Amino acid sequence: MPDTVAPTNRRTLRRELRRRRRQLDARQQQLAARRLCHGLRQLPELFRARRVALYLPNDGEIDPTPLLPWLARRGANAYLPVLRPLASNSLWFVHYHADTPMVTNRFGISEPDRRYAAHRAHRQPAWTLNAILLPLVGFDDEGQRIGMGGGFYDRTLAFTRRPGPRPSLIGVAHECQRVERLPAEPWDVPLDAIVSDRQVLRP
Ligand SMILES: Nc1nc2c(c(=O)[nH]1)N(C=O)[C@@H](CNc1ccc(C(=O)N[C@@H](CCC(=O)O)C(=O)O)cc1)CN2
Ligand SMILES: Nc1ncnc2c1ncn2[C@@H]1O[C@H](COP(=O)(O)OP(=O)(O)OP(=O)(O)O)[C@@H](O)[C@H]1O
Repeated sequence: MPDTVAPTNRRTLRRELRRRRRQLDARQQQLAARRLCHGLRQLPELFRARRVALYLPNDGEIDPTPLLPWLARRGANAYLPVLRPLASNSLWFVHYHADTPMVTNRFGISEPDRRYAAHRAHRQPAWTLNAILLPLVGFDDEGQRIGMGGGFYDRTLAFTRRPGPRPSLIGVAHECQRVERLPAEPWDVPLDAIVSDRQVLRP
């Protein structure tokens, strides 16, 4: 059973959940990453996907990158989130391959270089992606989620509420980030699945 989190504000909850995942040691992280990727490979959404966005782990996040060789074998392209310039607090998804020039962003996360990302040919509009793996700070059994608090993914993916083509949204996290119940916010974008090192959850 997950620890019960007393009713508290989102900031306190975030701090606690981020602390939990940072406490995992290298061996636990590696095992969790392997289990996560095993779960992800079973998802029909990913099996079919040609264009998949993932992320490079930071702050104890579960590592989705063991999926990269699997995607490459299937001829699928990988994309990474890049902070959009001009403080729009939203994301671009930029092609990630062996030669993508990388820099460290203002949060200390490695991401494709701005100049590379500035070329439209190197980006993929979110609606044309088949699947996006979202890093979660917390989740519950109902499929509610909480992220880093920037609203980057919520803003970027707000269009998925309207009819039209859209990527499958797959939240990923360590099982230790599961809590009893999370408050839903009106802007929270619904996820199609949440995958941890222990389970595949379909809200
Ligand atoms: N690996 C990874 N990449 C990602 C995200 C993510 O959650 N994980 N993002 C998902 O949105 C975007 C970056 N969003 C972030 C939002 C807040 C903080 C953060 O650490 N905030 C600090 C304080 C802010 C500051 O330093 O100015 C903190 O809360 O301690 C980091 C990333 C894009 N790339
Ligand atoms: N579609 C949107 N348009 C405008 N503001 C938004 C939108 N979505 C979220 N926000 C704002 O972003 C802020 C952060 O939202 P929230 O605390 O839900 O972040 P989060 O879900 O943890 O982050 P993320 O989406 O990056 O994982 C909130 O103040 C919210 O008002």
